[in-house]
Amino acid sequence: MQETTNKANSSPGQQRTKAILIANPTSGSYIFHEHQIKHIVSGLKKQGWQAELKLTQAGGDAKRLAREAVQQNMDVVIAIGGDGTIHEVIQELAGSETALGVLPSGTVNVWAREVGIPLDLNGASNVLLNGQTRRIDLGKIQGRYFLLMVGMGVDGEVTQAVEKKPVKRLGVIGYLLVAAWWGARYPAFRTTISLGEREIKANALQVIIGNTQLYGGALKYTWQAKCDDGLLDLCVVRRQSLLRRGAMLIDFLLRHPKRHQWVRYETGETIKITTHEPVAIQVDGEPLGHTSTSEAEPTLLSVEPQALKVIVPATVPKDLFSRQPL
Ligand SMILES: Nc1ncnc2c1ncn2[C@@H]1O[C@H](COP(=O)(O)OP(=O)(O)OP(=O)(O)O)[C@@H](O)[C@H]1O
Repeated sequence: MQETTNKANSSPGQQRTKAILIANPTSGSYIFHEHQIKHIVSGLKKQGWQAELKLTQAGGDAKRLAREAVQQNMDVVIAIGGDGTIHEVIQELAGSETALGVLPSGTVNVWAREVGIPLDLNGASNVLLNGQTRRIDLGKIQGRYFLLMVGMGVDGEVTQAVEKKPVKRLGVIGYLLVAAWWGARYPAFRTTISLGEREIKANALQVIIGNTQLYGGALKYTWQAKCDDGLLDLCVVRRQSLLRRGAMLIDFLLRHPKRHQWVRYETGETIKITTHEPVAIQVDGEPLGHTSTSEAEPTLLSVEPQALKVIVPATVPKDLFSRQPL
């Protein structure tokens, strides 16, 4: 049963839904779907929406356009692109009444896969019209919001290695090649992590802090995360030999219960991290510098409960949400 309808489907006499669609024309599959997207915009208008399509011309444009949309009290900003475009948009939607809608046209589309937004654009536009609106938490690191996760270690290196390199044009295959290279040769790093009173010292291959569960479209490192529980989930992947790294990867790919043996898993509202050497960070799949080596000024992660309104399918994965719809 549909739990909450969007304004466009409300009874006659109610206000029209005001939406801006922000499209990244360089994202994964956009060029193949340009015509279809224009058709969807017309369809939304026929359903009574006030909808305008805007294209980005460079990185950073989606953030600027989202800021303007919030200033204009838009009901919805629809991100047409991948998780990178969503990441830009949420920086401005955070704390506002403007909801995030998604027409996925990125390479991996982790958020869409996570909540069950269909990867075909007609199915996704149906979610905009007939889905439900929820409020979810956002994570924050160094002044940047994140919707999905932050990774430090192997994935941080992979993200930074791929960024602006020709291998990025290979899409998922490019990432997998670089990930295999880094995953096999990456040395562990020493880290100290504080969650309130608890302190963890570890030799880690990777530290993942998740607001949600899905990672890279296939794995789940923070498999107990709920996106509206006011907590971040922490998964510290311990150092392993090359052979055991392979076994660990298989456990994670199969989502086997014994994957727990490879990691330390915790939750917390704030997480402070220092490493002995600077370690590369990625946030929602985008590169973000390196960790702090200073105990006086650790890398700080926090959660902003209920910071973002999102339009998701009428039925969502139960284990991802802990609250009722709006
Ligand atoms: N017009 C543009 N030209 C160049 N880069 C852009 C443009 N618009 C957005 N970007 C940047 O492109 C990057 C990737 O975009 P996006 O995430 O939408 O696609 P993707 O990488 O194919 O998908 P995914 O993140 O799901 O793998 C983002 O960092 C964004 O800032």
